Amino acid sequence: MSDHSSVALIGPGAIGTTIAAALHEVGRAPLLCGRTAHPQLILRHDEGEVTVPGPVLTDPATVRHPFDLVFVAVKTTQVADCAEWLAALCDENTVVCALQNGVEQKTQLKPYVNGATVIPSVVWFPAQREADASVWLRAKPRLTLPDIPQATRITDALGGTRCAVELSTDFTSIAWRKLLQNAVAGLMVLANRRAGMFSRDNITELALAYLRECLSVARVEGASLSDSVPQEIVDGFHRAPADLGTSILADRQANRPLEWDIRNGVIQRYGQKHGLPVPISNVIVPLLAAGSEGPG
Ligand SMILES: NC(=O)C1=CN([C@@H]2O[C@H](COP(=O)(O)OP(=O)(O)OC[C@H]3O[C@@H](n4cnc5c(N)ncnc54)[C@H](OP(=O)(O)O)[C@@H]3O)[C@@H](O)[C@H]2O)C=CC1
Ligand SMILES: CC(C)(CO)C(=O)C(=O)O
Repeated sequence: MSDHSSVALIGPGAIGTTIAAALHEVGRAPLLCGRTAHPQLILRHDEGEVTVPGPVLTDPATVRHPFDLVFVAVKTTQVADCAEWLAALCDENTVVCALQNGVEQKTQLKPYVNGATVIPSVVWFPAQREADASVWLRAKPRLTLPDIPQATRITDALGGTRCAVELSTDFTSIAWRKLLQNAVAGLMVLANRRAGMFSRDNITELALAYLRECLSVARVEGASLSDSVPQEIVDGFHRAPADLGTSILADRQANRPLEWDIRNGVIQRYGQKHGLPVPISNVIVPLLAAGSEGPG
């Protein structure tokens, strides 16, 4: 990346702080754009901690020019609220890297980015915001990006950082595989439990049945995923620390809106569009939506 490339990050939460810290450690600290002002960001990891000097800016009017690369790490439920940041930071020469779950980031961000190129990513690592606003990084940071020429701006920025980046020529399949993992993690919200709950035999059975439903939707949407994927995902939860949560559970426990639509609703929506039976989604999705917002 040229020394003059400018990098901004919107949403310095669990994932945003991890990426900001990775960039800061190699002298490429991004402009920090947030909702809540913080003097600095703190990332705790297995070997220690990284402090990213602030401030976290909270007024989009302070941005004077578009940036070359903009990481977006707000929840997908918060994209519309970032419209002013995106308008100020993006033009048609900008690359926007969505550090968000789901398979719909391009569609969701496009209306806000002034013709910039939106590149989705698969974010593989768990990170938790702690009560003191520091972030606990619980695995080695790793992203997958589509193998397209514009992704170079992202791989250059993150090259040599603690965040590994892989490129995939079949990004659709990778993104859907991650979506399946996120969809079944939604069961943690309904049980109000962390990964340890998957050690119950009946939860394993429910998870496998739901994952098979998700897999059939993924395949008609163009993902090339084998029959063994549901078992592999459940095995992953069996191996995970019993206290490992998921970002949607953290949101539920903090009484924040949930990303239920992009993680679970999407399976139901696409399944119905293709005329596929989605009986488990038809139970899970209304419950997650009701847990997110509305009366009661
Ligand atoms: N956490 C994880 O382990 C993983 C998360 N993901 C995905 O990554 C994405 C980000 O998740 P995560 O990091 O957990 O989310 P967080 O809630 O931890 O962080 C979101 C950040 O965005 C900020 N924000 C909210 N609204 C605005 C706004 N209008 N303008 C600027 N900043 C704003 C929040 O500020 P405030 O401090 O005020 O809330 C917060 O700093 C999600 O799509 C999630 O599904 C993917 C893989 C793993
Ligand atoms: C932890 C992880 C990687 C898998 O569920 C995730 O995507 C999340 O918490 O949102």
